[in-house]
Amino acid sequence: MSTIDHLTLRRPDDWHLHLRDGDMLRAVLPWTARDFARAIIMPNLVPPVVTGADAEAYRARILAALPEGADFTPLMTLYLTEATEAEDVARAHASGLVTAVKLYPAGATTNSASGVTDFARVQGVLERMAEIGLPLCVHGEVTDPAVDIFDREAVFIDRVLDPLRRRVPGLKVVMEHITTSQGVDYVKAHPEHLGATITTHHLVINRNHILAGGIRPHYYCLPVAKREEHRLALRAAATSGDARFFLGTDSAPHTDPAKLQPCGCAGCFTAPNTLPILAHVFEEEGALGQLEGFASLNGSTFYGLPPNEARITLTRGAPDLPGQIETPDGPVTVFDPGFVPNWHVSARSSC
Ligand SMILES: NC(=O)N[C@@H](CC(=O)O)C(=O)O
Ligand SMILES: [Zn+2]
Ligand SMILES: [Zn+2]
Repeated sequence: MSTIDHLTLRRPDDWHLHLRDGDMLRAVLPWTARDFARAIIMPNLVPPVVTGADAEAYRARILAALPEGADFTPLMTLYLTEATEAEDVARAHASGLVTAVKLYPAGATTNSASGVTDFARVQGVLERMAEIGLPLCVHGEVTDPAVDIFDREAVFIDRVLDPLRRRVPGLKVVMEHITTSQGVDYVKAHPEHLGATITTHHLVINRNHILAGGIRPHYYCLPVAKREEHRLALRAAATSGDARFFLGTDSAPHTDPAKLQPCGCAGCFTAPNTLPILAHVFEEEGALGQLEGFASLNGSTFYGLPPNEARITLTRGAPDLPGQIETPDGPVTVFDPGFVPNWHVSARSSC
């Protein structure tokens, strides 16, 4: 069988990214900006990015932190709270400032305390979003402490997501960072106005990676990685060519001191090595030909944006990437896939 050694794709986009703020923003942004043309920027800062004015100020801070000559567009989101005003959301959308609104069930994940508890209170905003065609990105886990953490995504689909989509039928929804076969199946069964992002790390790890043979905080993220059968379902979906599945890295940097402690933060930092890992995974699945769709085309189609004209080339051979990056607050460990990727990014062209 002949193998190929070079792969040129349209420049990818990241449809779910945490850039943080301040020193951390300055440390992590260059890693995304070198490989990705655009990214959906998560609004879970402290305090969160709630209003159009907040998003405008955050976008300015991101643009100011970009390295000289970078070609990167942040696509801003608003953090949905029970006090969010439909009018403010509509204005932010009409001006082109905001690409999506983010729903965090209150307490579901990192910095989600201001999220939604009573979904009836956001009905008006969701109806307005459906009218104007503004997508809702959803962190899909229930927060009911009685529900096992490994079941929280599947239960969310039945208890919250499906009823919500029925109450607001025209609303475009992105199920963010799906981790289960139930998530995959729900997308496949509901072709209308529904897509899902899949992270790099959930294509690589299952729950054994976190817990077997010692506890490994760098593999702890939310939603938590599930059984192997779910990882395989995610790999099948990502490499299937089905355009409703697209890349959202959920690259979520935390310093090592914040992760390696008795109550460590959730999140994997995958921005630097996502593309080498994805090429490796897609090749393992015999699906290198689907990588461009997953990483560079399907997301922009879902969001109704044009694909990127610039190209990126991957070449066979291990990448030369750091295991950690330094920030003034401490080092941030780059996600270790447990293998040396067979591919590295060898060229980045502007057209
Ligand atoms: N994925 C994570 O484990 N963490 C994210 C939050 C999120 O995306 O849920 C973070 O902000 O750190
Ligand atoms: Zn999330
Ligand atoms: Zn996230």
